[in-house]
Amino acid sequence: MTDTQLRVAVLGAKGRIGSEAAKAVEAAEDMDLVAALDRDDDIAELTKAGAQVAVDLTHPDAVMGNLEFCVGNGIHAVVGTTGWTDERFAQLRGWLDKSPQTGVLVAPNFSIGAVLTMLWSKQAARYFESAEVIERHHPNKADAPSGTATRTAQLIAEGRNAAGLGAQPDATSTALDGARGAVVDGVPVHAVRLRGALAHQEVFFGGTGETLTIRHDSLHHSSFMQGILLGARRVVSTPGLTYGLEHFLDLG
Ligand SMILES: NC(=O)C1=CN([C@@H]2O[C@H](COP(=O)(O)OP(=O)(O)OC[C@H]3O[C@@H](n4cnc5c(N)ncnc54)[C@H](O)[C@@H]3O)[C@@H](O)[C@H]2O)C=CC1
Ligand SMILES: O=C(O)C1=N[C@H](C(=O)O)C[C@H](O)C1
Repeated sequence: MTDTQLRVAVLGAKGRIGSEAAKAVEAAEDMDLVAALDRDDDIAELTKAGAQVAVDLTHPDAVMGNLEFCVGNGIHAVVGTTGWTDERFAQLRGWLDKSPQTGVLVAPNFSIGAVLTMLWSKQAARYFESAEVIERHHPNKADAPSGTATRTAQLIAEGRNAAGLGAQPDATSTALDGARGAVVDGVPVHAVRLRGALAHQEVFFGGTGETLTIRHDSLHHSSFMQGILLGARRVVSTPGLTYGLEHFLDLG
């Protein structure tokens, strides 16, 4: 251990992703895992341990309380936990305004393939009349649709709006509740929960005489680890809110 080591804590350290993240931080040569906390632990341990960065991989019900503590104590945060709304972002920005040196990265997905899927979906969206998202996850997931699918749909809507596209063609006049999915900014999003699945997404585009499918599969939790470590390294020198790992990637 040297003075230059980044002092990182993991919240949700007994969870599916948090437990892997704690191991990845421990294994990183430039980091020390100074706290690994879960539901029943006292978050004040973060300050006692001198954490510079907290990685939050907990639950939508827990993340805001954790962030209020972190930002209030000048601890940078890397957030993978889902459940983000405009109201939550406004609350977080308010806390950051009072602690302007603190950085928070909120990343809907830490895997490079998912980040590219989101960016390419925004690009493709402007050229196709129709766009729908289908995500597939393990059945223990708390939220639906996934944070990644929600963000993908928002980015598709941004692409469509920039291109002046209107509502999507859809003559459905009779449907069972839910048959056309949840609608996020005008984009239908369908969530499948399946034993054996991990984290998967397909984005379908349709235009005259052609379709385009962008598909991403996370086959193992390791797909998220490089992004989490990169986020921790970069967030300490990036004050304020960063939304999306793409801002920390050199994507040319
Ligand atoms: N952005 C990304 O790339 C990824 C995000 N996620 C998200 O991370 C979150 C966690 O996912 P999983 O690990 O699958 O869930 P999980 O249920 O396996 O783990 C969550 C852990 O957080 C703990 N926890 C709950 N409240 C807490 C609190 N107040 N303080 C500390 N720990 C607390 C739970 O006891 C549990 O051990 C979900 O929102 C999921 O969508 C998961 C994978 C990748
Ligand atoms: O809960 C998960 O597993 C995942 N959650 C994130 C999401 O909701 O998008 C990221 C990834 O899909 C895995």
